Amino acid sequence: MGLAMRGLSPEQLAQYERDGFLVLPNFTAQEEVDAMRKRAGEIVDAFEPSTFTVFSTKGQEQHIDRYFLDSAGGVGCFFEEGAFDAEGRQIKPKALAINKIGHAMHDLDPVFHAWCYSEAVAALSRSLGFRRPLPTQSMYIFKQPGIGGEVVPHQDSTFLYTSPPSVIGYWLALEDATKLNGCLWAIPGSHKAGVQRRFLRRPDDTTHFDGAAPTYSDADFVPLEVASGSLVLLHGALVHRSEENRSPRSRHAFTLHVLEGAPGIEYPATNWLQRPAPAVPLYDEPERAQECA
Ligand SMILES: O=C(O)CCC(=O)C(=O)O
Ligand SMILES: [Fe+2]
Repeated sequence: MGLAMRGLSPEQLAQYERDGFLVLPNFTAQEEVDAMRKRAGEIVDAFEPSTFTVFSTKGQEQHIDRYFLDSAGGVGCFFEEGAFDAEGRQIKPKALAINKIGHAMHDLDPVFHAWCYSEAVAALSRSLGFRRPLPTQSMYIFKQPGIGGEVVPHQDSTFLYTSPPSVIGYWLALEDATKLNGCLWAIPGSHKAGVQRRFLRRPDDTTHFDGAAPTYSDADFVPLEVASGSLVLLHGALVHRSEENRSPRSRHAFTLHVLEGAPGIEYPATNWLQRPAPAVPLYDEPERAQECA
């Protein structure tokens, strides 16, 4: 039985608790990685860009982006800003122009569902202490060659808040991620400072941040260079980012965000992501909830 099936060792858990992230090499076999990449290619092929959204975490604009909001319960494709020239003409072929696919492949797509609901992911969730883990959001991130956009420093709990906070990101490298092609960077231990701001959805479906972006020092970030098939666990309060990809090599990754769904954990109506139907838990351990109470 592989490392992933057994869950985390006490040393790995201690490292995760200290740093707020953990790299698990060889979490997923290359055949499964290939199947996910192939499937993403098919989704993009089938995508008819009549309505589209350029995804950027930079903008603070207050507008209703229906395509984005609806992607909470669907499979939507979002363009890279750099795929268009100043006049708005698409200058990259579709397969090299998509920033990401989101946000419900874990529910709707058989290939991504199989990975998200695998025994390996469930075992990992158990050792992280989840009692009723809810796969809530999934994204396929392309980091396209030459134009792959920057992801500015953020905490995932800003976007997927629960009270108390519980989100953990399961970030799977589908290609080798290096400093050259825009790997993740994180500030070790930053998760201990708590959640700094929230991204809120108002009753009229406009969205905004409830505070300014904190400033972080570049020198505090460490690169998380990982090989294809590696999983990176990201604590919801960990400050992380990724740089533009100016290299000729893409950096595909699939990321699943899991929330605690045990009694007493509230998912606010003010989160941008409102699912059309409740998330299906990976497992449900009410008896463990009582033990802990
Ligand atoms: O893949 C990236 O560049 C950023 C991903 C990220 O922020 C996440 O999965 O939470
Ligand atoms: Fe993130």
